[in-house]
Amino acid sequence: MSTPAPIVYTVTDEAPQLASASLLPIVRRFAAMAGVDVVERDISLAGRILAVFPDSLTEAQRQSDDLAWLGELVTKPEANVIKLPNVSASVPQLVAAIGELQAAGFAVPDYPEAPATEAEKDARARYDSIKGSAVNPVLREGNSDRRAPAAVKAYAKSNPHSMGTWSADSKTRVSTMETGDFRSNEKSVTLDGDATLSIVHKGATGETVLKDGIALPAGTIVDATYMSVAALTSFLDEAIAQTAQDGTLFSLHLKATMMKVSDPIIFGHAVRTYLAPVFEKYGEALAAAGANPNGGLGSMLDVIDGMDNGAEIRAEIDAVLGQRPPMYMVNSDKGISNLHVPSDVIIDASMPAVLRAGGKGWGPDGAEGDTNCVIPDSSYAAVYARSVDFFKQHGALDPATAGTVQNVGLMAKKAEEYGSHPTTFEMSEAGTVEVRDGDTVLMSHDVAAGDIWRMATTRSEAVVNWVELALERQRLTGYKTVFWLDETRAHDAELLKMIRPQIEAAGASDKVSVMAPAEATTDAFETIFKGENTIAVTGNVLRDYLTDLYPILEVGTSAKMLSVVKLMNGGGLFETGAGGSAPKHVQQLVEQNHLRWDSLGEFCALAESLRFAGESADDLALKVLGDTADDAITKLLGEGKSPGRKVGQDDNRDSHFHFALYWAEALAAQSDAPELAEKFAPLAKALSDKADTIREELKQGRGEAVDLGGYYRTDPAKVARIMRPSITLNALIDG
Ligand SMILES: NC(=O)C1=CN([C@@H]2O[C@H](COP(=O)(O)OP(=O)(O)OC[C@H]3O[C@@H](n4cnc5c(N)ncnc54)[C@H](OP(=O)(O)O)[C@@H]3O)[C@@H](O)[C@H]2O)C=CC1
Ligand SMILES: O=C(O)CCC(=O)C(=O)O
Ligand SMILES: [Mg+2]
Repeated sequence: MSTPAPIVYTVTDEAPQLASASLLPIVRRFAAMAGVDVVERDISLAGRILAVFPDSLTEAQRQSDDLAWLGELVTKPEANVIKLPNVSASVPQLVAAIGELQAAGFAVPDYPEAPATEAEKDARARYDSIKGSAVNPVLREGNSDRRAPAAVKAYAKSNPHSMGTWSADSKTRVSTMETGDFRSNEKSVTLDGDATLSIVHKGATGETVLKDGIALPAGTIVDATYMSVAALTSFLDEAIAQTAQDGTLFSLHLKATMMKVSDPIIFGHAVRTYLAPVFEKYGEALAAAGANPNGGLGSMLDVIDGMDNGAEIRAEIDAVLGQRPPMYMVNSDKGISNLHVPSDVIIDASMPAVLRAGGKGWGPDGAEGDTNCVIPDSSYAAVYARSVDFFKQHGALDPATAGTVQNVGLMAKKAEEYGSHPTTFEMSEAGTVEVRDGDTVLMSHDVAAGDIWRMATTRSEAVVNWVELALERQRLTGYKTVFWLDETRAHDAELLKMIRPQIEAAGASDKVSVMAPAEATTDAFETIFKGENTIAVTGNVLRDYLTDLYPILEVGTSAKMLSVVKLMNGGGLFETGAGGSAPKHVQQLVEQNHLRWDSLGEFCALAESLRFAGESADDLALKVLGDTADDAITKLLGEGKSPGRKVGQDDNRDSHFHFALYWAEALAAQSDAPELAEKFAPLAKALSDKADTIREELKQGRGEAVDLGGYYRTDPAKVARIMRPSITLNALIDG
């Protein structure tokens, strides 16, 4: 037995940050009693902004760069990190967080939309390192293993959540490009030796190096592709016309957070195309005033309202919207449309929501309607198209009888598209883009001005580890295991060349199969409709998409998922669920002092992290601490002590108390680690004896508005008062 490495618990944003204020003291107490430290590291959006601008802050205001610290830690075998969801900031979110910090007296610079001076360029570069999905890719030094814990699946089967009804004549459909997109233009090569690549644009005015010095090891798969802006706009035009013809809602589904360079540009083209007559008339004035469609209609309207002819432009926008098919709404009460904010509609969450709702979205009039789901790039759109087809034919999934789709996802070393933003470029002029290894041209594309070109890489060590993980999960479960790869796609063909010999050498050729995503989707639904289980072994993007899609259909939310990243250098990263940070939950807490966030993802991650600590340090007490946390989860679900959605019901805080109570009781009752049972018996008894008082104290002030002292940077003292209202419980936990 050795001293266990501390468990690192991340402080993030919004609902999970609030939940942590209540849960973390409990976790820290239980862990300390078993001899392991729990330390916090701040990776909130506000914390990350402060960390990169030490020169703008006073000594006392400066904050350590915890993300950089964590980025180092995850490459070491002792890493044991519990990672909660954080805000992957779109520009409007980033601007709001900056404003809040400035108002609180932190002199961080404004976000420069069009940086001109050296200082602005420097600030913009620092903000770009914070924008979008800037946390997960740094921490994910391993591949992904996500599944619904057995207790969660069992609970969902006996307490099935509501599902919308699908009808065979639903007009909901998926529209995607057939040509000119990333999928169609993709080229792919595998490096046969170590290489240092450069990306060069050759245009009428000569050569421009877009990026050089890209050092990659032998065996790396390198993909290059582009989205033709002409093809994109004509596709969008057709999709709008098709929506009008079908009489459905127009909805656009992108991933502007993870794909933080390409997808805001695509989003901007959708705004431009939807409002084409407005841009024809006022395009130059809008650009001069700094109204950027890539940031969404919402931020454009803010700029327009400050323009001299703002009212006239607004009237034109309203007139054009009146001639367009109705838009799918994020919030019809507040008039927030699909095109308002690029990060409001995120495909991994938004498409499952439509599918769960029987193919319905909300229109501007607040009524439900069928929708045309516009997913410009066709690389993965077929997954959703096949889902729609399947439900039209077979009706909605029944959570009471459905089997499960687990996922093993290729993620390490910023694999595939999700690592491509440093090598994604919007073309300023027509020409040829070449990927070169020295003087040798590996791949080239002819591009037009405005096209979005990108290069993505996949390291062979990540691939080998991913295949090992998939085969291990297959061995452990015996489930049907399918690699979702498309032989006819350039990247997948290279990947298949790499993995087939490994699968064969492992003697597993008859244990796994390969299907293109379209066929694999239908096959997975056929499997789970029969009540059977399957493992989807996917690349990075489908990892992200499927680990929301199936959980949302099977168990109602991805927040309850177990999400383990086995770090390649031996450590463990335990993500909580696959869900996000739920801004609506914060709003409800502020208005009604009810936090409906379910910390089940945190509970599951905690159990795994403790078991991992126990195994790494060969420490039985820690393993028992992890196993009993699982017992507490099972009991919590069985007793129906999860948070309710409405004020007056139990909320997040009540569920934490019950988790602590059941955990302490399970520890006191077990006999594998008698010294631990002895230590926890008094706590279990005290929590149980005082349960009524604690429950009453926890309910104080419910229904009343509360003040968190900020949104992105809350006041810890205020948050603690709100999230820990029971002095009796606090005394037991802190004592
Ligand atoms: N891993 C990460 O760090 C991720 C971060 N994000 C970030 O999260 C933010 C919000 O994204 P959004 O699209 O609203 O998606 P979310 O995943 O935060 O939430 C979608 C909905 O799922 C339900 N939900 C999610 N988690 C829980 C939970 N623990 N308990 C109960 N219900 C839950 C809520 O439904 P209801 O409102 O009906 O209760 C919620 O509104 C964005 O800033 C995004 O960038 C998103 C995905 C992953
Ligand atoms: O990092 C992000 O922005 C989102 C991550 C995500 O959606 C996922 O991993 O499922
Ligand atoms: Mg996701």
